[in-house]
Amino acid sequence: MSVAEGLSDLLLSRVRDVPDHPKPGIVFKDITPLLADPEAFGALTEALAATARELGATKVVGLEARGFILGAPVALAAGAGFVPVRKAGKLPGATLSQSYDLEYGSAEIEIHAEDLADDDRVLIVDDVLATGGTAEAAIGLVRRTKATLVGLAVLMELGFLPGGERVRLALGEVPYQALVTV
Ligand SMILES: O=P(O)(O)OC[C@H]1O[C@H](OP(=O)(O)OP(=O)(O)O)[C@H](O)[C@@H]1O
Ligand SMILES: Nc1ncnc2[nH]cnc12
Repeated sequence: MSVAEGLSDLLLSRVRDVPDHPKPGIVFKDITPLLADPEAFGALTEALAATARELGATKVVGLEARGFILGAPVALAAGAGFVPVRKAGKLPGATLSQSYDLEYGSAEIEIHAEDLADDDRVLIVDDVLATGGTAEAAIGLVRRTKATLVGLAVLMELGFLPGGERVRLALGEVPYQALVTV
C-alpha cells in the first residue's frame, strides 16, 4: 500500500489550507480544489480503490460528509458496496451509535448495522485524520457488527496531531493507510 511520490505531490497540490476555519487556531485542509480537478480526484479514487481491492473489501464505509464524496466512487471502482456512517439522527432504520470528540467539537455517529452482512470485509474511508476521534468511533461501530474490519484509509493525516498513533492502537493488526501526511 505504498504511495507513488507523483501521486502524493498531485494530491497535496490540490488541498488548500484555510487558516482559522472553522475556529481560530485551526488550519482547515480544504479538499474542494482536489474534487474539482478530475485528474486528481480520479487518481485519489483509483489509489483508494486499489487499497480496497488489495484488502478484499466487499463494503466501503464512508464517514459523513467528506468520506461520502471519497468513499462512494471508491466502492464502485473496487466492485464493493457503499455504507454511510452518518451524524446522529439522520439514518431512518435501526442504528448502532457512538459518541466522539473532534479537533473542533464533539459529535455522534451512526450506522445501519443491517447494511453490513456477517461475511462482509469492510474498509473505512475518510478524507482527513486529525485527532482520530471520528475514525476510532467508526472502527468501534464496525466492530460492533459481525462483519470483518479489513482496513482504514484516508487521504490525509495531520501528522502534528496524535490521530495516527490513536487509530493504529485501535486497529491493532488491521492495516491503516494515509495517502499523504502533512
Ligand atoms: O480525526 P478527527 O479529529 O475526528 O477529525 C477528522 C474528521 O473531521 C472531519 O469531518 P467533520 O466532522 O468536520 O464533518 P464533515 O465531513 O461533514 O465536514 C473530517 O472529514 C473527518 O471525518
Ligand atoms: N484541520 C482540519 N482540516 C480539515 N478537516 C478536518 N477535520 C478535523 N480537522 C480538520
